[in-house]
Amino acid sequence: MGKYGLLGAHLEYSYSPEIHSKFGDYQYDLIEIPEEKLKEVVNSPEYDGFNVTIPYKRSVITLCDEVSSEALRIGAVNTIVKENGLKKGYNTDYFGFCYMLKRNNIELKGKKCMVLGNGGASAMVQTVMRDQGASEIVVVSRHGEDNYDNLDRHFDSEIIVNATPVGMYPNNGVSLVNVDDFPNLSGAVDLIYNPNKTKFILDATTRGIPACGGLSMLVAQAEKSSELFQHRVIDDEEIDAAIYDIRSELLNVVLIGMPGAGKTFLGRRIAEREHRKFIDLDDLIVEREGMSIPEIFRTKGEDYFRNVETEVLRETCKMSGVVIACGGGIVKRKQNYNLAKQNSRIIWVKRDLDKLDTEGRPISQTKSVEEIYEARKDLYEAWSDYFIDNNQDFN
Ligand SMILES: Nc1ncnc2c1ncn2[C@@H]1O[C@H](COP(=O)(O)OP(=O)(O)OP(=O)(O)O)[C@@H](O)[C@H]1O
Ligand SMILES: O=C(O)C1=C[C@@H](O)[C@@H](O)[C@H](O)C1
Ligand SMILES: [Mg+2]
Repeated sequence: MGKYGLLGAHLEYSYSPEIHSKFGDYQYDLIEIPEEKLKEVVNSPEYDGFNVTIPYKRSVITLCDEVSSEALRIGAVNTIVKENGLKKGYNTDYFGFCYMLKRNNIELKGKKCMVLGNGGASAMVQTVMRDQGASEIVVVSRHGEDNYDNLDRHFDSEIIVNATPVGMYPNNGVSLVNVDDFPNLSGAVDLIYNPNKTKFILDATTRGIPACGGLSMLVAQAEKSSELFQHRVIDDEEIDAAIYDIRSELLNVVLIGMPGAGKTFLGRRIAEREHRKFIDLDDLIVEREGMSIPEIFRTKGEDYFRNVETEVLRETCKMSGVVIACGGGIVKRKQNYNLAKQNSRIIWVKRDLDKLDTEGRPISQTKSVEEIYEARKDLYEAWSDYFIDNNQDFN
């Protein structure tokens, strides 16, 4: 069994206990401690090993009896295993990053690679870039020789890795680079896993460039640590299953579809069944504006309503693991797509047009449901990852 834990200064947002529970039946604690306590805890016989995170990855090196070659080259340890009285240090972020590249078919060999940021995560990324034979490595940082004011010197970069927190929750929706400036870009990688897709990753995806966010790296580094803890080999299928499970737990479920199709109705049921929080965008709008939806349409017009809807969507979709029922017209604004997509699986609720409830729905009062459906069906199709047939009547 064994007893393990994560050492760090602020751990309230760590997913590590949950991820490790997928790989083995051992205790995994969050050990939030100040620097002065580090040595005492690392040496305590209570624990058989650790993960280490910010800000201790560098300082624990001196507490290890042996340090692996990748951890030495990076200058950081994120895993410690106690064996025969010796503390052995490794850097499994290195393996997690390699796994993420492989899983997304992103090759660095012979490529001009750019890494954004020059902190600890950047050091790991640079080591992998060197080891995998990048032809050139450019490190961009705010105060470095290569910085955000002279990015044009490297518009020929083929791979970009974001190793900064820019774009991370709660500051979603910003990116340090404009992917359109990089005509040779063949891979975009973000170490950020919340949101699941940062603006950088969404922009690259829109351009058809292979792109991936950091969740697979987070899970794969945990898997490699778990192998070291348990002395067992975990195969790729098990890692992929864990990535899928963790992603499913973290992603929101966003319901779209025709007015009156049952988004609110089904959303509540899904949330109840999966023990998730349920949020109805229309309810939030009513609360924010202090009047009903038909009243907003009547007194302020549709444009005003759509602006409020986009703002409410922007805030709501930053959340993780919740069920969100949208209004039927959410697909009318193109910009809403990336807001919804950054952290969600989008589900189209389908119900036969003759069964749709039109009461209290301003758009359905002015146009026939057939007309509305014709105008929107391609959008519902394009936005959604899945659909649910909601033609079975529940009481
Ligand atoms: N499968 C179902 N069985 C029985 N009643 C249903 C079913 N689906 C929806 N309804 C009923 O149809 C009505 C419309 O559903 P709901 O309010 O969930 O639609 P909506 O998609 O959220 O609409 P809007 O776009 O206006 O937000 C509600 O009265 C709901 O109870
Ligand atoms: O936030 C977390 O739980 C972690 C983040 C990374 O530093 C990892 O290296 C560490 O193992 C766990
Ligand atoms: Mg609704």
